[in-house]
Amino acid sequence: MLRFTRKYGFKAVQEEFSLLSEYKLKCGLEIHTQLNTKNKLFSHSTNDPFASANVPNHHTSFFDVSIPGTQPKLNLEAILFATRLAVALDSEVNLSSQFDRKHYFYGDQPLGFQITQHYSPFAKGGSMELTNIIDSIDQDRLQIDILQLQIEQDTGKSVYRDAEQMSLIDLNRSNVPLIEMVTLPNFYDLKQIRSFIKKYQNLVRHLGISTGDLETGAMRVDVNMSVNDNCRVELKNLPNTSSIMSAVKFEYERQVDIIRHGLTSSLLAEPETRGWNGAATVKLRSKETTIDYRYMPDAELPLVHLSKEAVAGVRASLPKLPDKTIKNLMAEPYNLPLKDAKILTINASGHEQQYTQKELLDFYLESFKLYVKQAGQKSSKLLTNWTIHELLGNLNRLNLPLHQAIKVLPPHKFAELIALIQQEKISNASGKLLLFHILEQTKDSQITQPVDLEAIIEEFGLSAVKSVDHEELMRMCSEILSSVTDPKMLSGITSGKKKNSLKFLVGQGMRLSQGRVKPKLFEDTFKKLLNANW
Ligand SMILES: Nc1ncnc2c1ncn2[C@@H]1O[C@H](COP(=O)(O)OP(=O)(O)OP(=O)(O)O)[C@@H](O)[C@H]1O
Ligand SMILES: [Mg+2]
Ligand SMILES: [Mg+2]
Repeated sequence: MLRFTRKYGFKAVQEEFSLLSEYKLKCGLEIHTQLNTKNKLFSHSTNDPFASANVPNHHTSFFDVSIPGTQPKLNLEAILFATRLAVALDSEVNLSSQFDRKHYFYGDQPLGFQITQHYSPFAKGGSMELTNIIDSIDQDRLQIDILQLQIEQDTGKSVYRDAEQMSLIDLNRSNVPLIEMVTLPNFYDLKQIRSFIKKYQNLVRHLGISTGDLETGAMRVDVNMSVNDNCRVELKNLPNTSSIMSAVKFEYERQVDIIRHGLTSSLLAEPETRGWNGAATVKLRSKETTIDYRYMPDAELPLVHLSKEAVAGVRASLPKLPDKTIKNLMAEPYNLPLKDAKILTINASGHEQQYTQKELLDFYLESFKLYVKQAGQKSSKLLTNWTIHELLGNLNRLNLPLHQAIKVLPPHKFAELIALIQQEKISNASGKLLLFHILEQTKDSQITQPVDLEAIIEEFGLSAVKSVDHEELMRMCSEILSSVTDPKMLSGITSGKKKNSLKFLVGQGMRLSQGRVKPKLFEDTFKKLLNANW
């Protein structure tokens, strides 16, 4: 076995990987997602496995630590969250699902079994579609079918202290609700896997049922893979997207090598589970042969009965799904490019401090509506650019939450600000100053009233010099020209040999006018004054 692992070091896998047409890859995913319900799945403990990571066994009740005689009590919020996910994936919710015990012995599972759904899972079927346009897969579209969704409890965590030959157990995670989503083996290249994970992650965030983070373990992806329909190997313990991708590449090359050497009957004879050590996949155990889980219905939990009406109610309350929103934003009246539509729709993590995706999208849609009323639809690109670049840029720079900014700059004020820029009542540069000023003030004070834009524009003298206000413009230009000490520069501009020097003069003008005048106006005036006819 070492032969294979030695041969494919981490680097080689990263740099030289390609799928070979005569060795067909087939993959299916099992994704475990922790639900962010208030309480745990079968107890009233707070469901907060991350916040108190430094205080082991804090979020536990007698049931979570498996004191004999304690009994599970189902948390209905977990059922609601699971229903949201099932409906969003077009899965068929099982109107009477059942909990079963999966037996195995491990320190972080003191009950001796995990409560899961084996015989009659929560939902079956459903699908998620990947497309070239939205998800950047190589194919036009690919449907990933879903086998089932099951609800189960998470286990505790073992912490190994090798030096002291000790393993510690933290049961904060014990009994946190999980949904295991199992796909059919529909994937046949790496981009499809990566895109699916991203999309699924975005979906659970969008539905508000999980943080979806791989880094914290809130989402855990197991990859099942086979080559040319040989035995499947399951890859587990893959902490982030890059390990998932590296592990799949490594494992593909390992399996191809086994097939090439004619060793399938000894090395790919039975399903096995492998882990990832950062450089190679390593065998954890062979499947099925060693573990008999002795599944049996949990006698302490009744069947979960749901009415059709309850499921229909959840369906009706579902927010519009991200793909649909992206499509809407790319069509009339918004006409956004894909990149912008994604920024307003996709929950990439990292901006939780500033806004939720819904807050941002709602803000944009409302501002759009009000802006179009004032400035017309033709120039709506300006509003989009200001939302995505200026507004988000400032929120990020100031570490200011959108909901706080909205108090001072609600959609109608933001729309008004952008309309003022569009109508050239203030210059672009003044608009930037103004926006930054408003947001900065918001951060440091208790102001909760919408801003009075006209008053600030007046106070700071930001009104744009109008094109007709010739006199002031001429005065500024003459002042700048008279301060130029190099006459060659001016003659160079006149003759067109030193066109770039004109930019220098315009820059001086922008400084003198504190950005209130559009550069183009300066450009035209200087050219006129210098008799430059190019
Ligand atoms: N030939 C195959 N090649 C690759 N993947 C496969 C193949 N056959 C099945 N799979 C995938 O293997 C996974 C099986 O997951 P499932 O949860 O049903 O069973 P399991 O892995 O045996 O159970 P456990 O939940 O204990 O890991 C699915 O994602 C499925 O798509
Ligand atoms: Mg499974
Ligand atoms: Mg599995």
